[in-house]
Amino acid sequence: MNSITLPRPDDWHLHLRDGAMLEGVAPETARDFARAIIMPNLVPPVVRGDDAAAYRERILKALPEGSDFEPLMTLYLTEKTDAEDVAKAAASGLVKAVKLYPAGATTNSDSGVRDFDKVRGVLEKMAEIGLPLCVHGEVTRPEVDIFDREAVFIETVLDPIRRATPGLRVVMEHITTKDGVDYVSSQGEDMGGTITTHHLIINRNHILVGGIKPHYYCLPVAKRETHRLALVAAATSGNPHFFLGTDSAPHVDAAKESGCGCAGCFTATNTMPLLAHVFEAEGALDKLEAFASRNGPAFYRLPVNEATLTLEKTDQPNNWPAKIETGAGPVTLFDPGFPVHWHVKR
Ligand SMILES: NC(=O)N[C@@H](CC(=O)O)C(=O)O
Ligand SMILES: [Zn+2]
Ligand SMILES: [Zn+2]
Repeated sequence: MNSITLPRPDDWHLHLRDGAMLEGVAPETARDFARAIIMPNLVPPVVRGDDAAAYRERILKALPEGSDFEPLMTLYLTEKTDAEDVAKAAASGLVKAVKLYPAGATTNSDSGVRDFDKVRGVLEKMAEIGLPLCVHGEVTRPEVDIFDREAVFIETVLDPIRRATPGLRVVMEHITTKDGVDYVSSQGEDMGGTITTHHLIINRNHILVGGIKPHYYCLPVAKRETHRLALVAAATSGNPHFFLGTDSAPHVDAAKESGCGCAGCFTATNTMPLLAHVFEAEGALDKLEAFASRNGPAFYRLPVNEATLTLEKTDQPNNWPAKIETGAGPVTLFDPGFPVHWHVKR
């Protein structure tokens, strides 16, 4: 098969940032995707409904003329989040999920949750109204090895939260382990899992062997190959629990290529051809539609996009730019390390 047409895909986990970076990266996502769940980890974070409404306006302004890209807004859960404010923002249609960051887990997560008892009221309200909770699934206790943080989170935080809050709809985001795949797929339809583009392609050797590669460093950090294979199997299975969340997370090169480099891979520009490559290699091109276009809307109870996107395979590989230039500075594009012959038809 040299061509495949899908309902226009959505990205269920995306960082667009703000200001000059937002202006630089928003068009990269809007080119291929119809909608995206927009992460709220700005500085300061998007906490209240009013913050989300203002951020949404800034995103719309950053889009190319005529774009119909739709940002789906989220709120950053803090220990002070007001359940009524969340309910109001959800009822108006503005907010589609609330995001839980364990304090200190990742980029700009200092306002995240330390004491889960303090957010119980908000979680109960969310269960009542059916508003999904998106979780960055890593514990942050210093004694837990960074490669074990996801598995420990499932056992000590995620599963207890779900048991304590029946009916809460949860997305475990950017899963990176077989433990994550097994947990999500063993649960009912109130549990979803997003998988990124880069975790389908790299394992931890790519980050560390032959010299440290800052542009492959993200959180949760890529794990060993057995885990990557479990993610590929889950993504290409068609299983409705799993859908695309690129976690495209731009940082300027100066912030990544540093003595203390930021976490995040930038994949907004080349995700769809990369996915076509990965799915074709598994003999599962026919499952790309479920992963990128259908399972996410089904979980979020939104319609599948009516517009379509066509991918074509040609002899000529892509020659993506190494970097995109933004007003904030250059941002290096994720490099899969192999030629990719799939292209989005324009
Ligand atoms: N994924 C990352 O490595 N980084 C994200 C934060 C996140 O999603 O955890 C970012 O905001 O830079
Ligand atoms: Zn995260
Ligand atoms: Zn993220």
